[in-house]
Amino acid sequence: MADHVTVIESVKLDDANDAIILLDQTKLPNKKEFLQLKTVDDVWDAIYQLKVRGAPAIGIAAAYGIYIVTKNSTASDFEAFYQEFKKAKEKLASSRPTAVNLFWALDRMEARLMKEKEATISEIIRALKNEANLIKKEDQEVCEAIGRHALEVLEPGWGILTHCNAGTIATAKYGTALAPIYLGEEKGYDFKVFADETRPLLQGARLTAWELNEAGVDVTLICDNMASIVMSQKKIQAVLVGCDRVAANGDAANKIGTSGVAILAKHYGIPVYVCAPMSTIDLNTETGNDIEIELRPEEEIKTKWYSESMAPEQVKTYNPAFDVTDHTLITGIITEKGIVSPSYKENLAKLFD
Ligand SMILES: CSC[C@H]1O[C@H](OP(=O)(O)O)[C@H](O)[C@@H]1O
Repeated sequence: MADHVTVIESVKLDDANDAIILLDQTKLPNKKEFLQLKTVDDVWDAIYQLKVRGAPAIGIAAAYGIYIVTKNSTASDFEAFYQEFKKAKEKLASSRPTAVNLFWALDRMEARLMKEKEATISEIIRALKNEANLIKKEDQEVCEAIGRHALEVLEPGWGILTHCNAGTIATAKYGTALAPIYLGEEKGYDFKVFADETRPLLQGARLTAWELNEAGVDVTLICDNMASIVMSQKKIQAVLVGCDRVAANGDAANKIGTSGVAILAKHYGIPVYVCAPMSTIDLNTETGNDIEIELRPEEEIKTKWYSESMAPEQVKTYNPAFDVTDHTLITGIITEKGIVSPSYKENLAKLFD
């Protein structure tokens, strides 16, 4: 697949040093800095501060995190090891509430642990490492599959609007919403991508515009309030976004502002595709109303990303990190198993048959 993209591994295991090596996404696009994380607090902080971000990348970081913090356990029996494991899992699970991949990956690690209940502690630790590596490897394959399926509904030369960053560094490989862009590059689709800057943390400006530009993709950075005009001027033929949690009825939680983009797209008759790994579909959450929306610190709105304050210190702010796009606004949910219409709730459940 896409040889046009330099895939930077945003999360990798440094087993020899009992550490995770993490691309610090808060430093992009100006600096490509890597962090070495060794403790559960280090990993928690990296997830909370969005040094690692993007649902799949968060899950991979949590999986490796729980491995590195338990690999040197001196527990003499399973129960003692399990207590250490559970403590680390609870800590990591408290970092961010919306992206289901965090909990999905941690639950997968626990399921593997329980499968190895009768093994020796060293065998259990080896199994946890293998499970974390498998989670990462599977996500690489998922990105490629989503890219292929997405191209089934996109035409060469189309204008594609995307919001936030669902690219290489948010996943283990090509991204989700950006996977078809990279695959399309390789196949000469010549997409024209319009990237919303995505306030307040500017993942679109700092990350999407950066990675697509690096890959030689035709990308135009726009302010969030310009989505309507580019749609009205017929520059956009499809909207492609990632997601952090898709409820059983197809409602999708994604970066704040996505639902507004979907409402605009509906007005202009433009299809909206949510690119969703199966690991981001949560059948245990009935509807979007049941998805916990993370509220983040006010300084992210006022000052965090600017050298000067962007608003009077005393002004109140409200900083929900995500919003929910109603399934009625979504044309299709593109998964590694194919594209489903969210109009029938059973469609998503059938993917898991
Ligand atoms: C491939 S998942 C990308 C998804 O995650 C982002 O949220 P955050 O930057 O807060 O981790 C955003 O919602 C993206 O669509």
